[in-house]
Amino acid sequence: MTETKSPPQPVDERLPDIRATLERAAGALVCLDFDGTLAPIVDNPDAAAPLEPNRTAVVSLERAPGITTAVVSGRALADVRERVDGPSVYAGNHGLELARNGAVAVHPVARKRADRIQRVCSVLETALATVPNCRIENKRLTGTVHVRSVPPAVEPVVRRVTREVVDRFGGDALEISTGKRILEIGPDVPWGKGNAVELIAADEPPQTAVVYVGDDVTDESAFRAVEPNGIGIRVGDDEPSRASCRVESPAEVASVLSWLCSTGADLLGRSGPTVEPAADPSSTTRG
Ligand SMILES: O=P(O)(O)OC[C@H]1O[C@H](O[C@H]2O[C@H](CO)[C@@H](O)[C@H](O)[C@H]2O)[C@H](O)[C@@H](O)[C@@H]1O
Repeated sequence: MTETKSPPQPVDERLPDIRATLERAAGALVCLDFDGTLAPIVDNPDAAAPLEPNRTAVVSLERAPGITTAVVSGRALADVRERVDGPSVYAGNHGLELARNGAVAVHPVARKRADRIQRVCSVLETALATVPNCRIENKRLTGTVHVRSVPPAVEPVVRRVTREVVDRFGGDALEISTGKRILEIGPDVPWGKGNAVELIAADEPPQTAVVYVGDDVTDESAFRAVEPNGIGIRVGDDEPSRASCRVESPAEVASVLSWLCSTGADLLGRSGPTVEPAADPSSTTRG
């Protein structure tokens, strides 16, 4: 299927549409990616932390009447839960694990293939041990090879070795995808952040406006899930995206969250529920 993407517009230019969407909505679900969205990108993934204004905005948003918040991350669920407080819903491992309503659901195929991920991560840790600054992040259901700080001359070797190890121990069961200066190793299943966002949204009342904010390739499936009825906001430049809006940086994400918390919350439901006009049985259309 051909992907229809176009350059997202600065969020300020889309404010009239965003206001109209919220006015028509009974409530809002605000889904947030973590790295590159709430937290700036840093060399060491262990050191990533949300900007303070984002940290406080997430807590305030969850408390705002009519608004539910969710964090939808490529990190392991337990990891991202420790890094950001407040939301009532968390998705980890790009949606393969989902914590909501007091329970954690894990994609059944991902659960079955977790042993292979352990094996691949452990073999890669040994095979790439001598590569400076090459980190292997074992996230149980997926694994990440970080090349951000690897010397450029060695990076092709890291990519080749990763491919060979995944082919050998993963076969057709695992696949490699990309992200920001990472190789993501996961189960070869048609499941992503967009599927998780659809599940989370299904728990919300009808006519809830869904907002998704993210910065990376795996966020595109979530933008596709929310647009055009909801609001997709890409963090970064104006590279073509499924999101219709964009902000430049995690610092600008804080402004959007704070606007949603105040003005956005006030706008919810202003124009009342949308009712489809009943069909007029006396009218006929001739083609
Ligand atoms: O979906 P996300 O929450 O954005 O997670 C995507 C990946 O984010 C992390 O890696 C990225 O951020 C690191 C820290 O800033 C950076 O060093 C790395 O280059 C980025 O790709 C995380 O470590 C991965 O597990 C996530 O899959």
